[in-house]
Amino acid sequence: MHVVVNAAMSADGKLSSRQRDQIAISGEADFARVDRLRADSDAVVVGVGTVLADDPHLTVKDEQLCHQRLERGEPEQPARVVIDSKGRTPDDAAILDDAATTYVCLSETAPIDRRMELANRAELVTAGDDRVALLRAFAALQEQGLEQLMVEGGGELIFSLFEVGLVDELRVFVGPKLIGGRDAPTLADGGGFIDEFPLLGLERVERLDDGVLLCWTVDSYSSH
Ligand SMILES: NC(=O)C1=CN([C@@H]2O[C@H](COP(=O)(O)OP(=O)(O)OC[C@H]3O[C@@H](n4cnc5c(N)ncnc54)[C@H](O)[C@@H]3O)[C@@H](O)[C@H]2O)C=CC1
Ligand SMILES: Nc1nc(O)c(N)c(N[C@@H]2O[C@H](COP(=O)(O)O)[C@@H](O)[C@H]2O)n1
Repeated sequence: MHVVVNAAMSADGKLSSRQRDQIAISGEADFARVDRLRADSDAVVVGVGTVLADDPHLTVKDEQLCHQRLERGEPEQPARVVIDSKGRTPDDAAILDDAATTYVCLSETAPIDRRMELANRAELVTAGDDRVALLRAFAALQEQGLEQLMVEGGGELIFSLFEVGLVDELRVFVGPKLIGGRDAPTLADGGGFIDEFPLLGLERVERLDDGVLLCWTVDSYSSH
């Protein structure tokens, strides 16, 4: 399995506003790049915080890219995955429509009524007692043939994926906006690292729209 985390952050490192409203940080060229990355992926993954805040659709928008997927013998759209311990994904969430297969990864604490509703619209994966156990959930996704995963956010999920060592690449678009706010989501929230920090290797820097795309590999974890 290969996991690429992709996100757009403001010049001050925020993913969205303190009200968690979705902010267009990317420009046209970066959104087109994200669409190509989705098209090259077997699945696009988000946390339930992102579903509740943004109601994303997570589909490939460019019809030609969809056509190329079909020509390669792949489903027209990559699968969508939501990491959702308690089954909080709303029944009318865009991610649950029939445009693509959707997997909802739950923990044992997800109430039975939520499981039954979600099972009508998605494939369910259960891993973990309280929160979703990401290593087990991703192993279950791999068993379904999902090898190339793209994670779009948000900050809580991205931190947790780094914490368990699941991230192979990080691609960050840094856009020409300043958002501010100590409680606004950042690229990696969660509890934060205090002694061992993921070390990144810079692979590529590209000027895009009025910002910069940074592509990193995750090399190792080191203490300071
Ligand atoms: N600028 C960008 O590229 C993007 C921005 N966003 C923004 O990020 C914000 C949402 O991010 P967050 O609130 O951090 O939510 P999130 O999308 O990271 O979801 C976190 C939630 O996932 C669930 N979860 C279950 N198991 C988990 C585990 N093992 N580790 C972590 N989470 C687990 C928990 O309910 C947790 O609260 C929104 O404001 C959205 O607009 C989201 C995606 C991309
Ligand atoms: N790459 C990127 N750039 C931005 O400026 C953004 N605001 C986001 N947000 C994320 O994009 C997803 C929306 O997907 P759909 O267009 O609904 O398919 C969602 O995950 C947002 O949080 N991304």
